[in-house]
Amino acid sequence: MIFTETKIKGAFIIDLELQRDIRGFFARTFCIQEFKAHGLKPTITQCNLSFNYKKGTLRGMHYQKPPSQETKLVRCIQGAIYDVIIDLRLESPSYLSHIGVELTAENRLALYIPDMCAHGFQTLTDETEVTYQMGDFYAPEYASGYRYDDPAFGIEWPLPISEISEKDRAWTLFEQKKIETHRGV
Ligand SMILES: Cc1cn([C@H]2C[C@H](O)[C@@H](COP(=O)(O)OP(=O)(O)O[C@H]3O[C@@H](C)C(=O)[C@@H](O)[C@H]3O)O2)c(=O)[nH]c1=O
Repeated sequence: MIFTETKIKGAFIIDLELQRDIRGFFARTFCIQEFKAHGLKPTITQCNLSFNYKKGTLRGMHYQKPPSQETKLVRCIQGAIYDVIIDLRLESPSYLSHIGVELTAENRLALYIPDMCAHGFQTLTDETEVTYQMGDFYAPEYASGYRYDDPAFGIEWPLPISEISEKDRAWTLFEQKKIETHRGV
């Protein structure tokens, strides 16, 4: 695997190293040793699959508060997504900045997301399938989120929103949460 750190500290784009032959190719998609060698947490507690009917569907921006340690390794296995993370770690040099990465079935890239980063994606094709490995269990009591269009982050999504859950439309704005919690998370 080829690990490239993004401008969000500790978030990596992971490319495959294809071993090609006449049958096709073989590629490693996860390896505890390689993850550790690059400083990534290798824990996997849960693996999820997300299927989306329509192009333009948006899910996010989600994170789990401590003590949850929810790293994610996201990969699109059918269609294409625009995958976005926001750094919510107060002590991080990239605090409150975000990145967007196109993950497609064709480019086979994965995005490793450190814990305390909000995550979301928009589908760029119909019938998009996304798989992700989680570093901690789903814990609704620690689950939280921000709105995809929160002006505090200014994320530019590639398409108009075609589908979004009621929950994701209704997250509290960052500025409001900051007043309520003194740190915005
Ligand atoms: C995330 C999750 C949801 N659920 C349930 C809750 C609900 O009934 C149903 C759908 O949940 P949601 O609407 O939260 O699903 P969704 O909006 O797809 O949530 C996901 O979004 C992306 C962007 C992420 O980063 C993920 O970590 C996760 O938060 O599945 C679980 O049982 N286990 C899980 O791990």
